[in-house]
Amino acid sequence: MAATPLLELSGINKGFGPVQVLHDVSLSVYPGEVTALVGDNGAGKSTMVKCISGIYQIDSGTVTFEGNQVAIHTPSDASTLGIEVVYQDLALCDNLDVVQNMFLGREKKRGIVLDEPTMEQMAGDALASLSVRTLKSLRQLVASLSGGQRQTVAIAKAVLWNSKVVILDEPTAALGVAQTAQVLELVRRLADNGLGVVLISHNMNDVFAVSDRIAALYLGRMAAQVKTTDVTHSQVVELITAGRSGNLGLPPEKPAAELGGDVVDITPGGEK
Ligand SMILES: Nc1ncnc2c1ncn2[C@@H]1O[C@H](COP(=O)(O)OP(=O)(O)OP(=O)(O)O)[C@@H](O)[C@H]1O
Repeated sequence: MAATPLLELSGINKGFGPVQVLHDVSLSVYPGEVTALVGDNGAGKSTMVKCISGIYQIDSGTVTFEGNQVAIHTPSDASTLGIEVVYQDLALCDNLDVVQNMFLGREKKRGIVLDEPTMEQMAGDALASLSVRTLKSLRQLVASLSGGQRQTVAIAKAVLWNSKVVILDEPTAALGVAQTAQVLELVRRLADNGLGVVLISHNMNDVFAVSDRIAALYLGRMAAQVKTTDVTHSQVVELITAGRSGNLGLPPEKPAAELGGDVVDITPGGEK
């Protein structure tokens, strides 16, 4: 596993008027790894993702990408860096086919006409690189795809555009068992291809099936970022519901900031 984070957030604060949503939040996303971002409803996951993707601007804190401090003011800043968010509602167009969706807004042209053969080839290559074999045709309308296939297309789009960090917002929320397994395999392959993957999920089975690290937000504070192999289901549930887990086996006198990379903050109420 890589030691240097691809994306690192440090001391991020974000509020809306009098409402402080994110408090001094830090997060490290490593290439080749899946980092699960967990937290109860309202913990601040979406706000954090919107800060990373340039929809919101942070009030304070630093964002480092590939070792350089960056300022992400707009979604286009984020995509220029190589940060892509795949939202649960997917933003795919039902009336367009797979290729058209994957190139939407970034179509390849030869002169004044669309370069269909090149787009089809590139779309096919992106899907093949993820070992996706479930689509009958690249010219199938997205309306005719299953939920899992739609997720696949949305995720492959991120690969097509050479994203380095892909954030997946609840990619299995609307899927059945078999499709969930397929999408989780795809999530794993994204990381195996060297991308840094952030998986937002409420599903502990998914989190434990696919993640290398777990970052738990509690009431807008990062309660812990731990290696998945170092924690149990119930410890993660405690982090989500109480912001701490007394069973994590770390000395309680050690503040999170002093623990370095894999921090676990088990002081009451999280770091201040
Ligand atoms: N634009 C806004 N103005 C004021 N408060 C906001 C705004 N956006 C989010 N919040 C508040 O910030 C907190 C965190 O919300 P956020 O949507 O980030 O949580 P979440 O962890 O993504 O939750 P969920 O799992 O339900 O999607 C909530 O209390 C929410 O009400």
